Amino acid sequence: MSEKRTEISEIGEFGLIDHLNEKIKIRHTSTLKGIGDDAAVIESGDHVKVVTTDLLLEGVHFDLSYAPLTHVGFKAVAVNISDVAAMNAIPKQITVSIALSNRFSVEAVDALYSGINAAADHYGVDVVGGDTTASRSGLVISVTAIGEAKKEQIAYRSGAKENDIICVTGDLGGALVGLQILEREKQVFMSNPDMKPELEKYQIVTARQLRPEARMDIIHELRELEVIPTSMMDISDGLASELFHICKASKVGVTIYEDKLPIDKQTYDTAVELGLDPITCVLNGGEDYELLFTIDQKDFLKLEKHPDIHFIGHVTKEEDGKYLVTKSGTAAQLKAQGWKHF
Ligand SMILES: Nc1ncnc2c1ncn2[C@@H]1O[C@H](COP(=O)(O)OP(=O)(O)O)[C@@H](O)[C@H]1O
Ligand SMILES: Cc1ncc(C[n+]2csc(CCOP(=O)(O)OP(=O)(O)O)c2C)c(N)n1
Ligand SMILES: [Mg+2]
Repeated sequence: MSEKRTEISEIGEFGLIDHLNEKIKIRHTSTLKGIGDDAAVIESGDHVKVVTTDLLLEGVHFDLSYAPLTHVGFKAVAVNISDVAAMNAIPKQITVSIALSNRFSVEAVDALYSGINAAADHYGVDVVGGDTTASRSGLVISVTAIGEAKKEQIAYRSGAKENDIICVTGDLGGALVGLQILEREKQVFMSNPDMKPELEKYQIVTARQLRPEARMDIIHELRELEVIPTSMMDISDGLASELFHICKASKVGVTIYEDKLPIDKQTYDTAVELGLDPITCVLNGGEDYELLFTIDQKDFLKLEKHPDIHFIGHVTKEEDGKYLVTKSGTAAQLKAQGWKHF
């Protein structure tokens, strides 16, 4: 009899994490939150620490034929800072681990670290350690970020409640559209190396892909305005997929409105040029690293005039489901079709 074999694709990334979590036991009361949010939350004196880690692999997260090493270094840090921001915490330290194949020189590692150090400077964090090994399959970077907050400031995915307002920062879909442009220009270059890539027209979207920004500016502004989101997460896999996580963790439903979804003009125009539906890019494009959060209605007036926070819908009862109200006024069931690793 052969042993049972289950393909990871049968349960997917989140199914696999849930499966692993079933056998993980929490031993310390200082572990306030383990697996299941943007970062773990650990009690530490009169504050809490948040800890998060994200891995970037050559070929999966970046392609060195168009991503400069310095941008890859910056992005590896920024995506982790984004998870600290998503907890409503302030980042303080990072560790950086790298695996290098013999393709990489000291100068190449210097280029990678110029981006890492620029990000550490930009976000005000100390690089306090890491690990270095050989790799048989290109470049791997793993960053862990540690942040701090007061216990009552932490915003979990699980705190959204009926009638809360759903907010999104910045604009969405740019990173996906930027990736499509970079891939298109790579194909053109591979079929004819004399062709120069035409990228000037697409600077906003390619920058969204290559050098994303974590929205720490918004976290500082929310503190100044004394607003603590009832729930929050960052958008790494796509808005629709992240809304599903908030709904699951908070046991709520959502209604969002197509005409409220934020999209940049260059993202819109480029999506159309590529034959993509701009709204699908906004809902399912990954790697925007904007913040998705919910606020109590009493806080709306404090944020109403903010130029970079968009109110896209409201929280409903779990049994009311997850809906997108289209421009024509029809309610369509929201589908989570974000980035899939498996
Ligand atoms: N292999 C793993 N073992 C333990 N926990 C994991 C593993 N992979 C992911 N997690 C945890 O699962 C949760 C969701 O992870 P992920 O979807 O990657 O979050 P994010 O998009 O915020 O990085 C997080 O709490 C993360 O720490
Ligand atoms: C070469 C290349 N292929 C594909 C992508 C697109 N991509 C890779 S990972 C990802 C989703 C986010 O990464 P993940 O590891 O799931 O981050 P997390 O959700 O854990 O923060 C996307 C959209 C890319 N950026 N570069
Ligand atoms: Mg992750």
